[in-house]
Amino acid sequence: MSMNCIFGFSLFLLLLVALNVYFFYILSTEHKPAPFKLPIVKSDPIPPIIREINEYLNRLPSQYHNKNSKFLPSQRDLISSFNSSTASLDSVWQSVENWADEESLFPYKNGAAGHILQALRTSQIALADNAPKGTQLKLLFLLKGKQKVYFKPKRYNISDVIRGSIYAGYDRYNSEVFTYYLAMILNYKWVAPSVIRRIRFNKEILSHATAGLKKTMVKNDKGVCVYGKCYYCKVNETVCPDNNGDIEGAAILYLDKPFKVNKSPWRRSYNSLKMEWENDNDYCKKVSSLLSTKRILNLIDIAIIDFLIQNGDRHRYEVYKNKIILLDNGKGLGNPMLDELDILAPLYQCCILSTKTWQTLELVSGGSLTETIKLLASFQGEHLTTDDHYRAVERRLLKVYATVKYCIGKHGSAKVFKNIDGI
Ligand SMILES: Nc1ncnc2c1ncn2[C@@H]1O[C@H](COP(=O)(O)OP(=O)(O)OP(=O)(O)O)[C@@H](O)[C@H]1O
Ligand SMILES: [Mn+2]
Repeated sequence: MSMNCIFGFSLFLLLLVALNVYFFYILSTEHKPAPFKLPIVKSDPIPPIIREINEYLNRLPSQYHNKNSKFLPSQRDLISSFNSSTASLDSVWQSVENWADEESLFPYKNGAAGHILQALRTSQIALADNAPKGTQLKLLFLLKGKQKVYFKPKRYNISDVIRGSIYAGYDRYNSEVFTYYLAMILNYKWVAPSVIRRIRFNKEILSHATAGLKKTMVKNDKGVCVYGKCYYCKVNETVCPDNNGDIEGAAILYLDKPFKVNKSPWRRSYNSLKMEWENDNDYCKKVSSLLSTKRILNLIDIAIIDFLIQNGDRHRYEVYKNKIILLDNGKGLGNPMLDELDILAPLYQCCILSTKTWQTLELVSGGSLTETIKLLASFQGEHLTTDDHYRAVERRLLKVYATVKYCIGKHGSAKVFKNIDGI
């Protein structure tokens, strides 16, 4: 082979290698798939504060999972308040009317709580009228003896699960009653007594109905039904008697005294816009510049009760004798699978708690709440809710403990616990 041939062949080989390199380069660049862009999923990340509270929940000491024997004396007192024999109706309503006390909204000691519930449940209805205040259908009864009562009728079966927003659906009558017992057990005595009552529709309501109430009744295939008078009341959203001709609901003692109504600083927007408290974890500073520590501690006590029942609809609060009174507790017990932690925002944003409240919370651990609510309700023959809801309340109680532990971890007990008289 001549030198020319060898040179030519080498050139050819070189060209071949160069072409190969070029093709490999092309393959590895031009045909490389474009980087995969993740779709933008609109979901709220778990806020760090909630993640931290969950860590405390996982490390909660065993005492919070177990019963506390120190609760027994309080449980005994509750039993003697609620397990009482019949009293004369006149004396019950008189004690209610004359009640002027700085310790509780209504009498409860020595059987008084049981007497009031029984009177609420059994007193004859003298007059039935619409109660037009508010968004939900409810009636106002005047009982024999002149006692006024709110009646929130049953809209769901107790096993129905309410989905959607935290404030979705109609009021739950059993939530009103459940909250009364819960608050009393948690030593929150500024609550209106409430009991489940079955009423014969024709005999007890229709025959004592005002002309105004009769105007909000319609006859349909289920007989005479009520649609009532309220902001959301609609002719086609009626409450009808059941197959026995009864209507069931919560009979709630009416507080016929002047009280003040305030907007809650932690109220929701009821639309897709976020409220200031939802965006600003320093929001409590702002509230502290407007409200006293005592009022904030009071709002925190209410938030704990609301969290346990999952009432996310406390848009306003009523104040009587400088204390928040628990009225309108019908938006609890909606979904036992849900623990909307932001109902506890007043607690985890302010990180303060009344010492008394903490001491009571520590007493009711490990199932005592469930046990005591069931027991007290049994004195009126009530079956208030499903075991799923009871389990949910106990689970949420653990989250309340964890939130307090989170606050202690962040600020120390001395800053968290407050001793202020009169709450
Ligand atoms: N037990 C009670 N005694 C006296 N007033 C009460 C009682 N419960 C509620 N109220 C008052 O009656 C009004 C309506 O009651 P409630 O809040 O239970 O109704 P609602 O239909 O749930 O209203 P909203 O939809 O605004 O929450 C409120 O202004 C409240 O202050
Ligand atoms: Mn309401």
